[in-house]
Amino acid sequence: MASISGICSSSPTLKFRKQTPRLCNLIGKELVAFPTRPKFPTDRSLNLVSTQSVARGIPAELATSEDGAIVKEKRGLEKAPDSLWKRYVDWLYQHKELGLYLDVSRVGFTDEFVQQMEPRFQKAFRAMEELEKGAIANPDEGRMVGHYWLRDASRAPNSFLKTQIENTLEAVCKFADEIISGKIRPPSSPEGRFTQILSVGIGGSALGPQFVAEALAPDNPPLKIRFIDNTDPAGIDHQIAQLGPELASTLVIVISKSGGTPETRNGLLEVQKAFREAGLNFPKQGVAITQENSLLDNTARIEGWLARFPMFDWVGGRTSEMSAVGLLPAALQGIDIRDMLLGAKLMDEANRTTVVKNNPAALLALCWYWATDGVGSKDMVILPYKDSLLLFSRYLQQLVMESLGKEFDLDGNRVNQGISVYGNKGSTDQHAYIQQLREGVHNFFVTFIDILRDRPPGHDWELEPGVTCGDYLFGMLQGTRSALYANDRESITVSVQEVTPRSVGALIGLYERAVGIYASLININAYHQPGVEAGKKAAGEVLALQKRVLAVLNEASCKEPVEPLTLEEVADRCHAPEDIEMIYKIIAHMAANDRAIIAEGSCGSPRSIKVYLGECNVDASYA
Ligand SMILES: O=P(O)(O)OC[C@H]1O[C@](O)(CO)[C@@H](O)[C@@H]1O
Repeated sequence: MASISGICSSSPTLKFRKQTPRLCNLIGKELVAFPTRPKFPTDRSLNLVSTQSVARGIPAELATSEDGAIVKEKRGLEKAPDSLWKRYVDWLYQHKELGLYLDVSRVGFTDEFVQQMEPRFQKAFRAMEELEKGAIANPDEGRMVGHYWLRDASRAPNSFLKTQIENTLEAVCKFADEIISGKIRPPSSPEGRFTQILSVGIGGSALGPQFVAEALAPDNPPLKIRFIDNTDPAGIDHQIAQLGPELASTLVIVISKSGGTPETRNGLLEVQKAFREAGLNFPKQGVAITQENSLLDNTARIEGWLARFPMFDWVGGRTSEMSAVGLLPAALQGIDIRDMLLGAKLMDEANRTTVVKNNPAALLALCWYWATDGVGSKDMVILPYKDSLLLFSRYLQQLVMESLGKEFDLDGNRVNQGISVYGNKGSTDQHAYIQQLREGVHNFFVTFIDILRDRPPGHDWELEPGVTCGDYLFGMLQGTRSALYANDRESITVSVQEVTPRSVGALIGLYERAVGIYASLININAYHQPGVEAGKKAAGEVLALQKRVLAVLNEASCKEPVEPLTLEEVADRCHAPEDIEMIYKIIAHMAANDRAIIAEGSCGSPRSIKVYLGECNVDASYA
């Protein structure tokens, strides 16, 4: 007899029997196959008909409206320098106060297309206005959508919400000041003050804080930040090990809107265990940011954690950076959160104009619609030419894809919408995948984020006559933009003077609004995420199945003599014969993790395996 883990580790060529391809979800049940996308993207009202002229290498698409009139024609992009310069000047958007520019000249939309889209934009603007007034903009969940109020509380639909926003901001600032100044101290740290933050959260409860920390934290912040954003035990161990003795001076901020996300709960339990083992008093170092009366809120209250901050029902996770979720970690790192809020507020004001050309978020949405035919036919590649903005694309990935990636539109039609987002930073990515962007499959459009100032004043020097290091970065951006355009690859460029709290707030505000407007253009609910719920449910079912497997194996292992079971027998006794593959994986996973599973046979031949537990536990309850 040998344990499965033994067999597997000595059998690096573990192979699975070839099976008829079948779509399976985590619990082995058949998934409903996605309807295949029409070969050429079609849009309900525009009826796009692609006539890609492959031979000439020029994308040319015709579209007809429902009455058959051609409304959109996409041909090779304008190349004549004087016409391009005119287009650049005509369409350049500038926000003077923010020092932000938006150049959409390298996206090939036509005047006719803009005209055709005008009614949809006016509808989107009305929808945004209603949303800001407190309409139930998330119909599925019956919720208001109020992240815009967070940076301008006077816009909240009633005085109760206004006060709630203002009080929370005050409380965040006060708490951060008291932590940084050492007024609030960790109980048993030789340092005498908090030095580290360990943020535990996932998705929208991590991505904004991660992006902002990377973008804005000073070189020597008052508190350094680390993140646990997964239920990967090795990843969690790594973060805790990196803290070492500084665990005693670590402020643990647990962030979860729902207060019940499994990954976050697991992260918390692991951190609490580390505190116990180090003889530390967790509640004196724990902070919760969550909805009132959530499981997390109640736990924090009952256990007497150091502080609790509210997460509002009307703020979605992916738009929560300007709530306590983003503000508290940022303030603790010495980032000027009021300036970040101001940047977003100024951007929101600009985005309230109903003239598309003067509305930067609408311009982005217009470009997205043009570039992706309003059906996500091209990916959004985000390329900031600044190291500190590395995580912007990751942040936008959730904001855009969780908001727009929907199966059904608001009228219940199956649309399978979305836009894929990826990217890291330039010019680094130039030496990775830009080759494919320039010459390979044409399935994307680029957004360059251009930061005009290279480094703080007084530090620049010429590394060769007349040329600085930053000039190279500038040259790489401009060169890539030109080279892509020369090959009919469209791009948008967003420029800001510097990476500051204000410009980062403005960028967040810009994309939040662009997503809202675009969602309205394509008639989907941007504020729910039913697909994620399905994944969470399926994961829960796998864990429930694991408990049944353990109960069955335990019963057989408590017999005298022990009764080894085949996988078929385990599946039958679990009343889940259709889940046999998942049962095999559960057993193999437990065996790989020293869970007292013993098996005869070979891992590579699942049918040959007989399995039982190394020890019987007569009192075991796997409920
Ligand atoms: O803040 P919570 O409730 O823990 O949720 C975390 C994330 O999980 C999701 O609900 C689904 O991924 C996101 O929308 C959210 O940001």
